Amino acid sequence: MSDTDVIRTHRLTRYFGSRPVVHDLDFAVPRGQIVGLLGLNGAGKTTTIRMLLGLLEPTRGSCEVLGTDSRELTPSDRARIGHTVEGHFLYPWMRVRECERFGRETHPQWDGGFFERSIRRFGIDSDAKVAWLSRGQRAGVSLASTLASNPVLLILDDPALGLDPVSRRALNETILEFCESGERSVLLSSHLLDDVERVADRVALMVDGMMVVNTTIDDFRNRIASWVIEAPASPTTSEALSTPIPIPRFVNCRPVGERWQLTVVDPGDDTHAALAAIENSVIEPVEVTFEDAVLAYLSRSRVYHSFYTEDAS
Ligand SMILES: Nc1ncnc2c1ncn2[C@@H]1O[C@H](COP(=O)(O)OP(=O)(O)OP(=O)(O)O)[C@@H](O)[C@H]1O
Repeated sequence: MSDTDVIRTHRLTRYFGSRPVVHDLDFAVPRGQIVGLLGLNGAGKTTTIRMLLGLLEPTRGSCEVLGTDSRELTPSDRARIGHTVEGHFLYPWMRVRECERFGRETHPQWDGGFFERSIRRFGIDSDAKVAWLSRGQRAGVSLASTLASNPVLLILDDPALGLDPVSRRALNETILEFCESGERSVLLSSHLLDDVERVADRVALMVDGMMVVNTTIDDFRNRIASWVIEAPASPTTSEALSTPIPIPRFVNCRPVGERWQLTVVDPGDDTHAALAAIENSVIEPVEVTFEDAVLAYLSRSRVYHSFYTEDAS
């Protein structure tokens, strides 16, 4: 990890009762980067974000945001962090343009142009009253207000929830414009793999409270490989392929119709030797998309191989 990280966690752990919901998390968000935080429902993303924002105490370990321990963030630190965890409060009786004026009067670094452009992308009429807006439109005004206050770090927890496809595109474009200068950073928790692939530089993937992938999107895509294996159907074949098989850096093997799709990280000579040892089978490499790579990790309850880049672990 480097001095330019805007978020750093050190063995961050949180229990609820006797259950570890976030477990020994070590990860970082480098300055100027957009990091997509992925994981199934209940993986621990919101709990992690709440600890980062100082809204929840870690049971063990620690986290720093903008160089300060999250438990000690001052109001001026908080003014530099935009987040949607508790939503940007909007007065229902205000018109959208009054929200803009209110933001300008209450935030010294307010960027009115950014607010206007974001609202336009979401197709929101600035004469409309907040109370008249749909849930998705309110989310658009809330996001525009959070970003126009000019934070250096943005933490978004599932911001696309309930947005239609046009608003989702507006959200992505707004995030990308926000990061255009290369100085601002975003931690974006999401279930939308396409959107994360489109906007993020890095992917951080949580399974059962643990970080199992933490690298750049390109590195992740390039280092995962898959093969389709056609083997005679028999109880022993399915048992052999569906339980951890002795293939180095094995991630997952799942049935696809009558065949099996096997996924590994960093294939090498040892992988090919292990594949060749599967008897009576036809084995073909298949192209792996970002979505395939993520699903290979998410579709197993147990993770056999964690994936970190050296600098981020
Ligand atoms: N206050 C709490 N008390 C007890 N358990 C909790 C509490 N908050 C969260 N949990 C549990 O911790 C686990 C992780 O929850 P969390 O909200 O962090 O998951 P998530 O990855 O954000 O999920 P989602 O994608 O559904 O938003 C869940 O099993 C949840 O039920």
